[in-house]
Amino acid sequence: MESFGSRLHRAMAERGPLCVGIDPHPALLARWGLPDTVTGLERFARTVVEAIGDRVAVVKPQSAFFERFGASGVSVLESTIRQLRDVGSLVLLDVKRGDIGSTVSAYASAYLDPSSPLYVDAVTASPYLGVGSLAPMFDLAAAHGGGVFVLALTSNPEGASVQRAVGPDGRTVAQTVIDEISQLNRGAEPLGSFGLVVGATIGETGHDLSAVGGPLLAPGLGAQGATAADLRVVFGSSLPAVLPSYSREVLNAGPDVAALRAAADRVRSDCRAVLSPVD
Ligand SMILES: O=c1ccn([C@@H]2O[C@H](COP(=O)(O)O)[C@@H](O)[C@H]2O)c(=O)[nH]1
Repeated sequence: MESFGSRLHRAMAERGPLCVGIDPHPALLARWGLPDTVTGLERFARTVVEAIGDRVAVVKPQSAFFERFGASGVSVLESTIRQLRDVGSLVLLDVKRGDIGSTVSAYASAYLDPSSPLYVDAVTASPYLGVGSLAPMFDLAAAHGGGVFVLALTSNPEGASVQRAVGPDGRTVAQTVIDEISQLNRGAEPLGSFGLVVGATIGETGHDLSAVGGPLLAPGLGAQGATAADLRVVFGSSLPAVLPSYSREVLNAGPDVAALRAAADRVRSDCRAVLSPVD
């Protein structure tokens, strides 16, 4: 079975280095002329799939915007995941789950077991109960060719007070997360299946990302103020592993399908110019 890291590496080579988020904010539904209801949610998600599902390497539905409609919103999430998989994009579900290990096992079954209705290629996870508590997710992902992206240095300004706190061994919390994920990816080629989330907004990180060996998801581009050029400052020599992620910057172009495609093409080409300038 092909690993997630290998599938992601191929998808980025074939479709370019881009992840687009599906974040149906109430304001976006209104901007698209849709009601703030499950019907509006369903039309929004279906339009994004139609516009970019067959041309973007990774699509990242933000679970919160589906969950806010309860069971029927989660049902739309399930069908959106199916549609995305049908058109060949990798699905990264942004759920930022984390808990004690025995509960993490249930989250792993929900998202990383191929028999689950919410089965996706990869999920985001929170390490603040200890990276080791996420082991059931890492194990199930490895068993079924899935991936896990763990929060390290997030794009929001509030994250630094926790993530840059220094532990008794002199390392920051973030560096501890980075080092543990690097261990999990050791020896994986061409790319490990365990990634990190590092915001494009944070400037020079002051952290060592050189041994990660897995993908680096970079949110914060566009609506949160970071530009493709900032990727160079944040990631330096780790640029080849970066997966830039945009949500509102692309979604603001909707609901016109051609305009959504053009917005995705534009941000991908901005990122390409930074990530692989000689192509
Ligand atoms: O550090 C993080 C981790 C996750 N996110 C998520 O990414 C998108 C960003 O949306 P934009 O519209 O492009 O700002 C959103 O779903 C966040 O929950 C993040 O922003 N930063």
